[in-house]
Amino acid sequence: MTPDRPTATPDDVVGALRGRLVVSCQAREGEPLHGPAHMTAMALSALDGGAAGLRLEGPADVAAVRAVTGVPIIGLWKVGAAPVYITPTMDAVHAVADAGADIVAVDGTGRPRPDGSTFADVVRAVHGIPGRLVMADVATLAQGRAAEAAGADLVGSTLSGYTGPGRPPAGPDLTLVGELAAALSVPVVAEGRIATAEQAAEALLRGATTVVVGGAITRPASITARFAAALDSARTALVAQEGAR
Ligand SMILES: CC(=O)N[C@H](C=O)[C@@H](O)[C@H](O)[C@H](O)COP(=O)(O)O
Repeated sequence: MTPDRPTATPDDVVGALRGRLVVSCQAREGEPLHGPAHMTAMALSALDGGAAGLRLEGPADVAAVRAVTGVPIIGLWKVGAAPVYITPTMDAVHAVADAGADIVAVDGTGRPRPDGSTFADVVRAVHGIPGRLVMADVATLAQGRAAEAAGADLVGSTLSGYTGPGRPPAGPDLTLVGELAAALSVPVVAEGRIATAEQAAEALLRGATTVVVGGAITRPASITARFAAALDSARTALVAQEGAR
């Protein structure tokens, strides 16, 4: 915990995020921006732009950013190659909490966790630390209901499109966001493939308590790729026009 925010309660944390933007700053190993120094710079840039909270991956990044800001942090740790990879073990849960995350995000799909722990075990452990909350990353409405019943403090649409065969669809699942918001009592987090400011605003209008945007803000390589692909298409169109003359 940073000294400037020693008494943040769960209500403070959710209150600070209500109606506001959370920016997810994540870079995988091997990417140029991987590592706590780059992710801290990215997080501070997001805060300069008006983000109210941050979503960070790995205890090292959580601890580095915790040291420089008191805003709410959603922490997770992607570990292993099993289907459940978002904070998949109790060790990972404790590491993320110990690093200073206010909200520990974990897979909330109900699929088997690699260490045999249950979602209820996670809730018990996190609630044992004063002021800490659990966010369930789910893919469906049924999973959201089950996570709430098992004690999740927040439920996010994070994993929609990522648990079945094939590639995820292009856009965000705002239908699921609306369904979760209508059915659950706990705050709903809209997350996953939100690519425009308009989609972020729409998520709020559909009942999300807060909106997490990642790659559209913090992944320069994929942002660049979209522009480069658009120019590739334009070049192809120009060549076709010239060929038709
Ligand atoms: C599915 C999964 O593992 N999602 C991860 C969860 O932390 C991150 O890779 C995403 O970047 C994050 O959810 C934000 O989403 P987007 O980058 O689409 O705005």
